[in-house]
Amino acid sequence: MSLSAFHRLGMLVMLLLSVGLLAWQTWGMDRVLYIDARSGYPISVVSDGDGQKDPTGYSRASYHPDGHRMRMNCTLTTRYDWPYCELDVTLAKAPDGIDLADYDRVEIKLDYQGPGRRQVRFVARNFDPAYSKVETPETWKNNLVSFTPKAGGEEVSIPFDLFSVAEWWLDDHHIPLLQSAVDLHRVPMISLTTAGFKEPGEHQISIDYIAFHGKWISREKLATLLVLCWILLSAIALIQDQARLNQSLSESRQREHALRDLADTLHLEKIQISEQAQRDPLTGIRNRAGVLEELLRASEHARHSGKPLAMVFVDIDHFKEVNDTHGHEVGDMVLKQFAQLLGTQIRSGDYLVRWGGEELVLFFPNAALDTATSRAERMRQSVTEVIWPAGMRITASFGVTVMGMDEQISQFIRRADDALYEAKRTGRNRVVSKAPGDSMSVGRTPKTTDGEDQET
Ligand SMILES: Nc1nc2c(ncn2[C@@H]2O[C@H](COP(=O)(O)OP(=O)(O)OP(=O)(O)O)[C@@H](O)[C@H]2O)c(=O)[nH]1
Repeated sequence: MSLSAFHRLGMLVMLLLSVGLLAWQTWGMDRVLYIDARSGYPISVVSDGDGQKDPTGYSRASYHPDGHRMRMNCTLTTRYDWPYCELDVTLAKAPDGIDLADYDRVEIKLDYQGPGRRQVRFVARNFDPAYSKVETPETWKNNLVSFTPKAGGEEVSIPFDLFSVAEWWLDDHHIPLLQSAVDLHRVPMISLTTAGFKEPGEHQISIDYIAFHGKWISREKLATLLVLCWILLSAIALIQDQARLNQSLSESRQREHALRDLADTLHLEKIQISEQAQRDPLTGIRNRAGVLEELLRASEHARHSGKPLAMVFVDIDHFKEVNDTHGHEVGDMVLKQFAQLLGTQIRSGDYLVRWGGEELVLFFPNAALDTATSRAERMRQSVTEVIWPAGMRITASFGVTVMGMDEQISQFIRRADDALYEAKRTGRNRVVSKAPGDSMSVGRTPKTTDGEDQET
């Protein structure tokens, strides 16, 4: 399953879960704490006469369970300033109590028989270690609500919002303002009391049940939980998206690297191929194609600057004999060594080119005819001084010229070639130079088959 499909499924599940939980919270999820005489909670009664040294004349309360009913009989007198009878239900031992804050209302079904207004007060006593003592229930906060039960014992539903804390209790116990709010988190005991009016006589309160109603999860908690889940889901989706983005970024970077590498390699190969195309594989010096552009540039420069450009045609004498006598391989070695020898004698800016066969050409930019001639002469001399492969002695002929003003490059080349031809014709192993305007030879004289020179 792809990641985005996984996200979509997660979102869908979360959406259904959110709607379902909200609907369930609204119409269900009910939680009830039901209390009656059979619930097993300890029940007791107390009145203003309890604790008096002589209870004569004070109010008296007695408890009479009747099936599931909790019945309190109360003889109320006016001896005590605030006469009361009270029925207490112990929910849990202090200091723990039970948490009623998760409920939102209390439902009480009771029947009140007696004189006067028959008002009752429901009290939820909350333990707070800040000001409560375990053994003194009076120090437990009096969260209370007073109401007049409906005639005929109908149930009364009281939202917790209507609860308040008795002013007299806050005063008596010096509770600071910040701790004075209703608090139902730890309730060890709830009470129903006749307090609040002073109608003497026989009173009877029969309680069918006291039921706390709430939701297993409050709307606020559920909303917070759902928001957190959505945040978590979104964060996971974002993180996974980012990871996927990073991965595709690094993949495209790798691809880009690979392509760049390939492009570099191809570029290198292109350079090598074009280099190879411009170089003579045997001697390693440039071939005609490799020097053409530079030669055109050099001739243009010479034409515009008026500086000389010299050319020297060089040809090994009787090279055919070398091949014939010592073999083609030795001939190759001689050619190679010959190119190296001339190469050591050129300067930067000069060109040495294998023009074809055993014929080499030199270009000397900025060299006048006499300079080029004397350099050619030194080269010719050096050829004769070297011991060549197989202990041979060889010579070479040189034809030198310079480019004339407004001269075609082809004329220039032809004159150098002509000078070489003349060097061959006039005995070989020599340098012949021709200035622009010198007469040209009629043509190359064919060699004799035995390689003898022919003078014309
Ligand atoms: N070994 C070898 N021989 C080559 C190469 N290129 C040309 N040659 C040989 O060079 C020889 C040139 O001979 P020719 O043009 O008759 O001239 P030559 O024998 O040098 O005599 P001259 O130039 O008249 O002094 C031929 O035998 C070609 O085969 C090469 O790359 N290697």
